[in-house]
Amino acid sequence: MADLSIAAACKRFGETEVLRDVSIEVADGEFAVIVGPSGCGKSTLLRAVAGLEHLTSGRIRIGARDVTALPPSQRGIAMVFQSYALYPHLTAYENMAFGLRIAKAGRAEIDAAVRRAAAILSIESLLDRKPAALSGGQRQRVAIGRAIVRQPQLFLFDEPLSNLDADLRGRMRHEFAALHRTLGTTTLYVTHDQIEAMTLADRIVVLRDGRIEQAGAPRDLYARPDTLFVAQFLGTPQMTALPATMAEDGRARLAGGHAVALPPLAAPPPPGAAVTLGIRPEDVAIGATANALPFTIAFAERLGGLATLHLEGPGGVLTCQIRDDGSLNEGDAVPVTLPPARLHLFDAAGKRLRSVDE
Ligand SMILES: Nc1ncnc2c1ncn2[C@@H]1O[C@H](COP(=O)(O)OP(=O)(O)OP(=O)(O)O)[C@@H](O)[C@H]1O
Repeated sequence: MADLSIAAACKRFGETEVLRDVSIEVADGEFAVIVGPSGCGKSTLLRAVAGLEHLTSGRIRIGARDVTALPPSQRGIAMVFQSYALYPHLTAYENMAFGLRIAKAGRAEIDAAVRRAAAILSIESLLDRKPAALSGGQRQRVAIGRAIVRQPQLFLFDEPLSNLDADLRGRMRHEFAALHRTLGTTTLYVTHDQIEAMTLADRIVVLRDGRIEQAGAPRDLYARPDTLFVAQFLGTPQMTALPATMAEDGRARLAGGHAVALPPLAAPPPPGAAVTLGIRPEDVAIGATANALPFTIAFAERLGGLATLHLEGPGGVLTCQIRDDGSLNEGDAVPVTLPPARLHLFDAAGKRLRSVDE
């Protein structure tokens, strides 16, 4: 096993800058997830670490070795692709054994490695089947098995679950977490799915337009997003963003003139400055208080025990999540309080305005 260091990585395709000064350190044994919208450069970054793309500038180190100029086969990595990339004419066993055969490993060594990986992934009974006779989830397991048998220093995963249906995705997520606990191999995992990022990562790197927007532990990014982009990218339902203006008295005014008390800010913007109030669905308080805002239920999504309410009122549409006892219905007026301690404040450029206790 080994740590991974990506230093000042830049990648251009012609005139297009796809990676801009990306630096990431992944500690030995860590599970790092790169997340971001389509086209932000995630796959390019992963492919550069694998050696399938060459960086325009920057360095990549795996363990003690600078691998920037090395071909994929000499980097000590194993990659699992979204498409699985299994050989259709080979059985699951042969697919998993392929890399070791190429590396001229002995028959007994190959057999032990394949059977060990098959046992970890519970696919012992599928080893004689060709990919066409396997389900999507089973193919995915074989692709992961092929990565495991090589005992790499670093696992690279490129959207490995995106071809699976929602139910299987959920189960495979658990399996990834369990696999990482079992093997402890340093992992770089790319996804556009923020739930995968939140549930799997020791550390999340949010990529936007080829730049790192923010990196940190999932909980920290969720609790203290540096930007409105990160705030709205992580978490479902999405954080609500209400446009507002700073008032003379230090509160913020929503459209219609309703005032909202703010947490004490380290550097409050001047009166008249445009700000955005962010609030997570689980932090909205419903019920009459002195400072309650008048909202109306525009749409209720009932999920069983929980309901997601989309409320219309001052400043726009607010999403909140409640335990559903059936008492709130579309068209009902609901007083809403935005607890100051739960508010996230962003300036006009979308940067977080820190409160004094951060
Ligand atoms: N070989 C290439 N030549 C030119 N442009 C490329 C090439 N490969 C990727 N790009 C461009 O680089 C940008 C980043 O692509 P990349 O595949 O890394 O994004 P991504 O974040 O993985 O997106 P997705 O989630 O959709 O897979 C895109 O605008 C893409 O069109």
